[in-house]
Order: sequence, then structure tokens, then C-alpha cells
Amino acid sequence: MGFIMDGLDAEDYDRTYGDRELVRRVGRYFKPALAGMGLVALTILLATVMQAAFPVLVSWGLDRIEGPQAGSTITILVVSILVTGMLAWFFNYIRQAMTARIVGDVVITLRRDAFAAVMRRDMSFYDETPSGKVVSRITSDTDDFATVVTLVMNLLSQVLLLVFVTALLFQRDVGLALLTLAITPIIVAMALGFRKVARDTTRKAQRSLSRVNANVQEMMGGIAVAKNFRQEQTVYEEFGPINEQSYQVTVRQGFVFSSIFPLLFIVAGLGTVALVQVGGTTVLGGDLSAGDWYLFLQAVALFWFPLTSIASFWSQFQQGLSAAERVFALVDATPRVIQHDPQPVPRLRGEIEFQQVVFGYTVDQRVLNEFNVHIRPGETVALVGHTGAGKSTLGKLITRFYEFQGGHILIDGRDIRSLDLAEYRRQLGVVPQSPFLFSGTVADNIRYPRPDATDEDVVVAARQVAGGDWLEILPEGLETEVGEHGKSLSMGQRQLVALARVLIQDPAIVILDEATASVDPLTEAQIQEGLDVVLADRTSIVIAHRLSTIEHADRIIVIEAGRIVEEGTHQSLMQAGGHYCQVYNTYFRHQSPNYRPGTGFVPVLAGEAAAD
Ligand SMILES: Nc1ncnc2c1ncn2[C@@H]1O[C@H](COP(=O)(O)OP(=O)(O)OP(=O)(O)O)[C@@H](O)[C@H]1O
Repeated sequence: MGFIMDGLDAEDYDRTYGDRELVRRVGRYFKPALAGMGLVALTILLATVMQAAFPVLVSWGLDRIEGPQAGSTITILVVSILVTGMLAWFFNYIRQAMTARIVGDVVITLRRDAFAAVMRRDMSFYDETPSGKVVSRITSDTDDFATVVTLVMNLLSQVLLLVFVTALLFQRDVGLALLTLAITPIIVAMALGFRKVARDTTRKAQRSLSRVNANVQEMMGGIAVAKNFRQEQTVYEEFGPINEQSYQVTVRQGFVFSSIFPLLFIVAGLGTVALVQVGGTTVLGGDLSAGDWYLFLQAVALFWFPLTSIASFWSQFQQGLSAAERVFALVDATPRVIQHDPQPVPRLRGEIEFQQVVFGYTVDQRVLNEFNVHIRPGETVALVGHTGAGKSTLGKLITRFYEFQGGHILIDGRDIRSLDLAEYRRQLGVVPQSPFLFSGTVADNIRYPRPDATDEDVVVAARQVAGGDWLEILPEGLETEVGEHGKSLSMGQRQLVALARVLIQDPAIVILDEATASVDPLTEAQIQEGLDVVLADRTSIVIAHRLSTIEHADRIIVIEAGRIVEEGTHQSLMQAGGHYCQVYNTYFRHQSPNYRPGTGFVPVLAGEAAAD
């Protein structure tokens, strides 16, 4: 039991909606389709009348089949059954075609909303939510929702049929009609009792499926690493229990759902036996004609069908409702990054100030504790420190990817929470360690931050980076296809594209996470030239991994465990013999042009070292 339910808990943002709220939300999506729904309702009504006409016609015929008018009765019967049958088919066709269109429209809107909601989420959401789970909410859950809508349409038509048949029964024999109705509450009570357990098992089945999705997605993302380390078997073994769980939960759902049918049929069967007995006795007593007897038997059958099918598709109905619930929970998830008072952002000077900033990715972990720093407009600051010190975190807070828990961050003296986020981010240029390129050409990728940039603008930006020499190696220059995630370009070329992309954006602040991967000396020189252009006249925060960058920085800040432990220029810090010298000996010494193995260490003063 424990194993079966492991990992099927709700996501943080999941919530349970009351039935009424859920229906209201669903209803809102159908509002634009009101006219179409009216037409569907009309065709349902007409098709149902045509279907209900069949037993009535046969019953009428049965009472007139004897005697002189038998021949004409048969002709009338054949023609009218043919006509009503064709009309029923026609109205049903219109109903189903219209329903497909309406449902399609609703699903496309819902999917759009879910996608937009995911795009709005801050980065903490992406840290905490496996992408496969989000994929399954946007795709299969919206599909399940579509199924429920189609089912509701069917339900309406069946309920209508039920109403017609009941009216007919009352008109023919009130006693028999009441007897038939007496069994209804039992069936309704059973269906309602089934409701809760159906929704619960369905929710679990959907969660287990999204676990499978998440696992497959992760496997696809990390397949190169898995193959490198020959871990295919481990990956396969991890998939096993997750897949098994999905199987178990789905089988259990099947058992739950299949148990309702036999139960309903037993009750319906017993009811029919009672009705046939009472009805038969009435006919023998001479109170009912043969035609009425036939109509009555048909009506009993017709009566049960909608009731049992309402109860049976309750299961799918539940599936659709919990799918809708999951999609709405995704749409409604509250973002953590909130701009309290978003105001327009004119061209920034680029001054950045952290005042007593407190931040942790999770509640029980502090990465920055009362962190202070002041970066002047146009200054180039290199952040150095051991891995995990908190350098990238500073960049992520400036870009407002994460919400900080205490203190203030000021941009040009304004509270960062009071900036219009879109306008602000347009003035932030971010170059990550391994730049992400979208499928398309090099030119498409350079144009990415400013889609209205002309071809001329793109060429100018590309040529500003290292004089554009790097373009000559590309088979089709700017028109070269970069492949999925830029896989057709070398790591160095991707970085050059990323630099040209920042130039076309022309941001006031640049946050650059320097690549650690080594590139050939020519590309290295080209990147350096590109950097000189990109960083000039802008406030730049560089998470530095290269000696030449820190040597050229206006200020170097050494960070350790989320604190600034030293700052100054390369020269002054080298002389100080403190933390910077330790970092230098570890990361930068070997990058010096005069480097010989085992040489180039700078002395670290004992006092400073002891301070660690
Ligand atoms: N998305 C995240 N969720 C949870 N913890 C994180 C996340 N990103 C970073 N951390 C943690 O925050 C701390 C600081 O990480 P950060 O990435 O800022 O270090 P860094 O100095 O940039 O290191 P590196 O040079 O290796 O990139 C580390 O302990 C890290 O494990």
C-alpha cells in the first residue's frame, strides 16, 4: 500500500475546489460558446424526440395491425420509422459535430491559459516542479477535461430522454410509472456514493501518470550524462517502480470503476422483473392494450439506460473534473515574486544596492544573510569565490527570478519590487554559463531579444563581437541553423552568439556567468574582444572564471558562504595576501601566460588565512 501511494502527494500549488466553484470556472470557459451550445441543446431535443418516437409508433401500429387497415398501417409505420430514424441520425450528427467544435475551442483556451500561467511562474516553481508533471497538466489533463465536456453533452441528451419516457409512462399508466420511479433513488444514491471514491482514485491515477512523464522527461534530458557514466541500467531501474506504480494505481481505478456496473445492473434487473410481473398482470386483467404493454416494456428499458449510463460515466466525469481541478490549480498558483507597485522604468543608470538582504532557496537554508553591496552605475564588478559561495544567487536576485525574504534591493535608488518587471528585464542582459539557443538560425537567435531588429542591426551586432571573424567559420554565416539547443555550434560559438544577442538588446545592466568550459585560444580571444564591447559603459556583474576578466574589473568582490569577505582591485588584493589570494591560487594562477606547473602561487598571510 505504502509503495503504491508513494510520490502521489499533491504539488505545493495543488488545491481542492468545491464542486460549485469548479462548475463556475468550467462555465466561464463555455461563455463564448453560448450560441453554439443553444444549437447543441436544440439538436439534442430534436434527436431525443425522434428516438422516443420509435416505441410510440410501434405501439400505435400494434393496436392497428389487425383488421382492414392493416396494410396501410404497415406502410405508415415503415415510412414514419424510416423518417424519424433518419432525422434522429441527422440531429445527432449536427450535435456531435458542434460539440466537437465547442470542446475544441474550450480546450485550446484552457491550454493557452495553462501555458501562460507556467510562463508567469518564477524560477522557484521550475526548481520545485519536474517538467514532466507540468507537461502532463498542459496536455493530457486538458484532454481529459475535453472528454468530460463531451460526456456532459451526452448526459444531457440522456436525461432528456429520461424525462420524455417518464412523461409517456405517466400518460399510459400512473401506477406502473410510479413503480418504475420508485427504484430511481436507489440508483441515484449508489451513483452519489461512488462519486467520492471515483474522484480520489482518479486523482491518484493522474498523478501517477504525471510521475511517469516526469521520469521520462528527466531521462531524455540527462541521457548523455547517463550514457557517459554507463548508468543506463540505473536509469531503467528507477523507471521500473514508477511505471509499476502507475500500473497498480490504474488497475485499482479499473476495479473501482468496474464494480459499479454489475451493482447497478442487479438493481435495474430486479426492478424490471417487478415491473414485468405487475404490468403483465394488468394486461391479463384487460386494463392495458397489447400496444400499451409493448410501449411499457420499451419504456422500462429506455428508462434504465440513461440512469445506468449516468452512473457509469460518473467515473469519467470525475476524471475530467479532477483534470480540470489540476489545470486550474496550475493556472491559479500564486507567484512568489510579486511586484507590489509596478511603475514604468525609464533608461536605467545601472546603480545596484543590496541592503541587509536575506535569501534562501528553501525555508530551512540561508544563502545570503543580511548581505550588503553597492555597485555604482557603469562599474564592472567581478564576483569570485569557491563553488556554492552564492555568486550566481546574487545575479538571480537582481534578475528577480527569485523572491528574497528580507532587506531591500534598490535599482537606481528605487525598490526593485516597484519596477515594472517586463520593462526592467528588458534592460537586463543575462549571459549564462552555457547559453541556451533556440532552434533556428544564428541570426534568429541574435534577434531574439528584439524581434523588430532589422537584418542590418543583426549584422552590426554580430560584427561588433570580435570583428565578426567568427561568422566566417560558420557554413552559412548568420543563416547557419543552430540545431536543437544550439547543438550544431561549438560551446565557444554559442557564447559568441549570446554576446551578440546582448548587444542587440542594449541593456543597462549585464549579468554574465563566465563559462568554465575551456575553448580554443582563438575563440577565447574572440570572446574576450566581445566581452570588452558588451561590458563597456554598462553596469556589469561578472561571475568570473577567467583571469583576464578579473584583472580588467573595476572591483573584485570575494564571496564566501554568502558573505563578502574581501573587495578591491586585482593589484590591491594581491598585495593584501588575504582570501582573494587563496582563490587566485586555486582558480586563476594557472591561467597566467607565464604559468609553469607548480609555480605562480601568491603568498597568503597567516592572519588572513587563520580568519577562515
Ligand atoms: N535552485 C536552487 N535551489 C536550491 N538551492 C540552490 C539553488 N541554486 C543554488 N542553490 C544553493 O545555494 C548556494 C549558493 O549557490 P550559487 O549557485 O549562488 O553558488 P555559486 O557561488 O554561484 O557557485 P558556482 O560557482 O558553483 O556556480 C549553494 O549552496 C547551492 O547549493
